[in-house]
Amino acid sequence: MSRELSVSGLSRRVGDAVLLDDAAFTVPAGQVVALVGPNGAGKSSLLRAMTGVADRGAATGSVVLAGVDLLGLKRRERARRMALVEQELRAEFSLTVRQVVGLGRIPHESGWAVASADPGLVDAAMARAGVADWGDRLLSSLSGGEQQRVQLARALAQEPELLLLDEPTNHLDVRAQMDTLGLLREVAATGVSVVAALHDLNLAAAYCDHVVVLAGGRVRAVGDVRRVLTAELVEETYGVGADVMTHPRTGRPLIAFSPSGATTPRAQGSQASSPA
Ligand SMILES: Nc1ncnc2c1ncn2[C@@H]1O[C@H](COP(=O)(O)OP(=O)(O)OP(=O)(O)O)[C@@H](O)[C@H]1O
Repeated sequence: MSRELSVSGLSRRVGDAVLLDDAAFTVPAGQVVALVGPNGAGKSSLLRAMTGVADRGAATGSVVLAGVDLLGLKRRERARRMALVEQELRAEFSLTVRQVVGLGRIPHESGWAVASADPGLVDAAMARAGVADWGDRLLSSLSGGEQQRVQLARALAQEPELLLLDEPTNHLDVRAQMDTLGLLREVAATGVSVVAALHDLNLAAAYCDHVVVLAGGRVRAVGDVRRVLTAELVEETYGVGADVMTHPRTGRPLIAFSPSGATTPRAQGSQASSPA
């Protein structure tokens, strides 16, 4: 069976506006894949379209993971297999952290018996996301970054095969960003496919092996971060100058930004190949 995540034919339109235009890409399954692109590029639209519930109408396109089209499954079965951690925190402020994490078990429980959610799985998810000490606190009493970690714990409790995250690091300090990406790599190492929208290209380069670049609602490049994240791609996609060097310890791309047109001559070891 193919160990790939293959997305095809995903579009999203609102009125005459095309938010996402026939998005398609194939990446290895069981990895952390970075989804990058400027504000308004369509990253959130793509993640929501991948869940199949982005629009009022029926799901279009396909999201094939290890040979199974997840969009072809019944909604409940699909919910068991994929989780989406969105940017906006939901209105669950009156629940405790443990209750919020327990919500991740809903697709696996009969009816809405959240109270019966397997406490072992909930505790394990809380421990992995580093929120175990906050179980009895109200979600509303936590900071934005802390709430983000709770949402990640909830997604882990769901035990998905495909984990989608919309800017999971945007409220986090640098240590917490690294912890989160490190955790996502650990999750992927257990066979889960992870797709995370990220704004920080250096974070993407450091922790992700593959990257999908979106701009103007279209997929512009896909592939290994070492091949795709070039100075030319950064300049074309974001309109800023960039020098892409090789990190001396990791061998991964290391990007230094500069105002457009101010790119210096390529540093030794920089990458100059074109994106796919
Ligand atoms: N309901 C809507 N109606 C019209 N346009 C919309 C709607 N939702 C989103 N858009 C537009 O679609 C485009 C893509 O939005 P989307 O949120 O997917 O981008 P994004 O890449 O996630 O952006 P960001 O990095 O700012 O979060 C944007 O130009 C946005 O203004």
